[in-house]
Amino acid sequence: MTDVEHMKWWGWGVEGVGFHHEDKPAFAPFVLQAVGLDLATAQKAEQPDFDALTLAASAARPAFVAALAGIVGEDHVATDPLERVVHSYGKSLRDLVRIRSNAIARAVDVVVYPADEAEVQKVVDAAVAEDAVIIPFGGGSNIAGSLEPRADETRTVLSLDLGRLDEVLSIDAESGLARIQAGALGPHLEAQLNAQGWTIGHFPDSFTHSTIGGWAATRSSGMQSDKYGDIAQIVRGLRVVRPSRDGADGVLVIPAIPSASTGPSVRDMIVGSEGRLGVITEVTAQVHRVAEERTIQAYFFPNWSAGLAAMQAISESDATPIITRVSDARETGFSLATSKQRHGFDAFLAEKALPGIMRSKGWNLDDICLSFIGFEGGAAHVKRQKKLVGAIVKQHGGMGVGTGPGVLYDQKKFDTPYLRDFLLDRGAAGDVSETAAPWSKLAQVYDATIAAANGAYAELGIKGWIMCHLSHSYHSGACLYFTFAFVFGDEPLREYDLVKSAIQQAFVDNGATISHHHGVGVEHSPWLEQDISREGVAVLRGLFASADPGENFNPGKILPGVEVRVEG
Ligand SMILES: Cc1cc2nc3c(=O)[nH]c(=O)nc-3n(C[C@H](O)[C@H](O)[C@H](O)COP(=O)(O)OP(=O)(O)OC[C@H]3O[C@@H](n4cnc5c(N)ncnc54)[C@H](O)[C@@H]3O)c2cc1C
Repeated sequence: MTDVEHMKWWGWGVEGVGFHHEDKPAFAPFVLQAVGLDLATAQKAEQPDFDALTLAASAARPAFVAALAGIVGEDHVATDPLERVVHSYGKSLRDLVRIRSNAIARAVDVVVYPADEAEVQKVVDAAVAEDAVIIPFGGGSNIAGSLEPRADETRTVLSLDLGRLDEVLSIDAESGLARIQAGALGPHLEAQLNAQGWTIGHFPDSFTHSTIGGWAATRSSGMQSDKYGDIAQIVRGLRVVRPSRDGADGVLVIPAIPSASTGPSVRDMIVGSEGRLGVITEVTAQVHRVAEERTIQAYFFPNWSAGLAAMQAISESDATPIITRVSDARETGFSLATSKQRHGFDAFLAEKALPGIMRSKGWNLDDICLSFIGFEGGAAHVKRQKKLVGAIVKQHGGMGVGTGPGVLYDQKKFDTPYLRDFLLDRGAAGDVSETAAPWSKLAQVYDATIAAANGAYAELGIKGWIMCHLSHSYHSGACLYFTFAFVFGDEPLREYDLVKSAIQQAFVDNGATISHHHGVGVEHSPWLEQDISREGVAVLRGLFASADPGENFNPGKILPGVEVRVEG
């Protein structure tokens, strides 16, 4: 069998790794207060039993499977239940709830692992000749429902896993451009770049289990985007396999030019296309020399509006941090509650000295907001940046607390996703919705979104939680990232839909986008028209219809029309 590894079928990450709270004494009281879940008595669900899943037989014709095996080799074609299930979903809360409750509407029929672009071309051509559906698969980490086949799909559905295309092919050191195969997972490609002194500078929270092809296909953004850019800026060149035509291969090539005036950008059409325009096999990415120094400083602000104003002032200043992030008071409370037990002087500082200083400044400790600002570069550059930012923080009433919390943030940044499985195991939802808006609208978007979520909780008659941070700053605005949680009642997905829909609607009603970096898939498509206008959707519809007249490439994604929400 192929040696491409995947996340566990029922949750995030790898088997045997999970979130634990026993060493975090403030966590259980926090959860009790936030959503009314008592971790001391909550029953932990058993790990779901794969054999109990009901899965329709693969609809792939044996002759088609044999033809695919003829292209990629028998070891690299799979129709077994585990492979089919793993490739049929991403990791949205809806995906995890359904898979844990044996609600698989339509699984893919066959999974194929080509070794190189030539094999991808042959698989695509064979699939189009079969009138099959092709769904490219990267790491399977998306949370927008971008991978699942349409429930009513009658054609054979093929998942094209890019996992064997995982090499950094070459680096143009003069230009800082690296040719990277689309299926390379974050850690693997970063290790290959680091070995030659380079970094991609793109670190989404899902970094460990997502691929560069998936990042490009979903218009991803990483936590260091303030300096290195979103994936849309990082992707310079592309190779995309489409069906062969007129006896020639169907490879769409976008050369890695820094900027070009060649009509509407085809590169930008591919970036964010979620598999609808073809299979990305290679990305030429802008890469950077690994910085001499890296530091993440922590600051506190007396309240959210001071934190927001400071982030805006930093974005307008000469400072060029890699990360600007500030949590609202609730998320600050959450971060403090997930800190490990402190001892000795450390405990004195965190629990007595620091709160004492804040009180002496007249701060209300329930309002304080934690901020992380990161710097990279040569020593003199980092020193100057810290000074510039330090002055802005001070002007906005904030205070620096050194690098200690920043070091912890850096260490645990990829662990947070495991918390969602921990909550699901105990009958509770934990999920996210993120958006972006101009600076002038951010406070309004924030207030309206919190009110919308609380309104949904009131309608459900439950105690729910919502918290937020600002991250990914731009000249004209920033991203707001909301995390919400509540204990499920009798109808988990209906309850989830009510809360999630209220949040998404608040975004568009207040001049914000339906997604800054999670893509559209089927989860966000109901709001696309309200976001990019009816004519914007018409242009997209025309693009997909002409580029893929047979609807072979991941049909149903991005455009409104495929309803996944449970009407309640
Ligand atoms: C806990 C958690 C945290 C997350 N944090 C972030 C974050 O910080 N930033 C962020 O941007 N996203 C984040 N995400 C979302 C997700 O990781 C991204 O959408 C990611 O870019 C998906 O990459 P992937 O390789 O897993 O793609 P997949 O999930 O496998 O696929 C996503 C979509 O892209 C298409 N696709 C994949 N590869 C290709 C290809 N080679 N050619 C054409 N189409 C392709 C698929 O068909 C599908 O439509 C998070 C998700 C989770 C669950």
